[in-house]
Amino acid sequence: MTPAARLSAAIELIDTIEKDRVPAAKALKEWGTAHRYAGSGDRAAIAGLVWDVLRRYASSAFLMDSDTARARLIGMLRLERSMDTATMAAMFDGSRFAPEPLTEAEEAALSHRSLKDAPAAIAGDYPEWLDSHLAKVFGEDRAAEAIAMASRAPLDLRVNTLKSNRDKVLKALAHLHAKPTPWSPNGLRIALSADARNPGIQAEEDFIKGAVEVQDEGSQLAALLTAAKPGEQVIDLCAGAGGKTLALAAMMQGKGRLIATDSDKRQLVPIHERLSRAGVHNADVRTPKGDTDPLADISATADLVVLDAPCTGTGTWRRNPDAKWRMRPGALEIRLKDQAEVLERAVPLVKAGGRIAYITCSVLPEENGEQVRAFVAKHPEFAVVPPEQTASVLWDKADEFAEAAMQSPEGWLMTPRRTGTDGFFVSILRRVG
Ligand SMILES: C[S@@+](CC[C@H](N)C(=O)[O-])C[C@H]1O[C@@H](n2cnc3c(N)ncnc32)[C@H](O)[C@@H]1O
Repeated sequence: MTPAARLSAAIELIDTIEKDRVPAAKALKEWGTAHRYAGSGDRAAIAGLVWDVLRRYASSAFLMDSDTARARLIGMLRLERSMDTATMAAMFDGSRFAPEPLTEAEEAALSHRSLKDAPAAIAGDYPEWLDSHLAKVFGEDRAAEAIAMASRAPLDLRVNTLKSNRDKVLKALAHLHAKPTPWSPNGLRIALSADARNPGIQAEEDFIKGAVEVQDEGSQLAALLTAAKPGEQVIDLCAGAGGKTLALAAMMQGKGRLIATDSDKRQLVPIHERLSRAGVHNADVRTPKGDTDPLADISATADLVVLDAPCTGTGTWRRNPDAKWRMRPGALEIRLKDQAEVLERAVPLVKAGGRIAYITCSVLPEENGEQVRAFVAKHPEFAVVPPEQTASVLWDKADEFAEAAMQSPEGWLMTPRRTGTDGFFVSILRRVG
């Protein structure tokens, strides 16, 4: 397919996603099945175009003063890919399979319109109903924060120190141009190009042997900020597929006891294979059976309970731009209840002097600081550990991290704009009574 034909395919797909209200991933898969002649390069390029339009869904329409699929694609090419009008016109030439030539109105919009007067929700490409929520945490910076939350994310990896070290893996992945991440001592980063093609990390020997895992640097830092130590009893209560569990296991260096569970047994399925690949021998995965509590035998013995709480995932919008447009206020209400519930579940497990690490991958204050404030008001036996103390686990990076991340009395908030990571909130609560 020519680059122009890929543009036509992307316009068709955006139209389908809008009109049939189907998730983008499903529409892309169905398009691939119906167009078997398209090669993998074409598919990746078309997917890249569609995802980038979703990143710039509101601002592209504002720029072009039109909300058609075609206008959004043209607006995205300018805003996200900085394409000049002449380059665009060369592809929009009306030839077979290419989109129709640019109209006068389109050329005028590209020349004269800008996002200068756009409201924050449009400039930052987020649903209008979230404006007051984002204003509460970011104030006048909300458009700038949201633009970074809409931008393409790199692929981050965590070196598994149970099996290797960063220098060795860096050498083994030199052909993928992996670079150390700025904060995590075990992080590696691979920049991804616009064609949405992933570099096939799962086929690398180091991945197969468990020396490296895919994990955003924000998630790595969230695990580090829990300060899990060798010899401790650590419970990962919302373990899911085990992203945090694996990082905690490496921090514990195979010493102590790591218990991983989740209320949804299906979420736990991948954890077994991942733990075995990573060479973790001190983890006990507890799959729930019916209504029986898989942690019934544990009473006030945990040094640390990690709550990687269910949340709206606003911090991961850059990895899933479709999700933010599909998010509804009701989803936030449900998550707030779930979070209060997991916090309650942690209480009887923690020993005196032990701690809860409350983590979300959301930037919304209701899920973060407000949730923690409500918890400590109800449970005076817990106190927030001052964030400046918790950052000391980052050693030589602690001061720089404290400058970059947002600090509140309840904890740390990382954001794509500030720390170059997904958005993550981390609060450490110690049992003081
Ligand atoms: C953010 S995800 C966990 C991601 C995982 N820790 C990782 O790093 O890959 C949140 C998890 O919390 C689980 N969950 C929701 N409510 C829960 C509850 N009341 N108790 C335990 N787990 C719960 C969900 O099933 C989901 O797997």
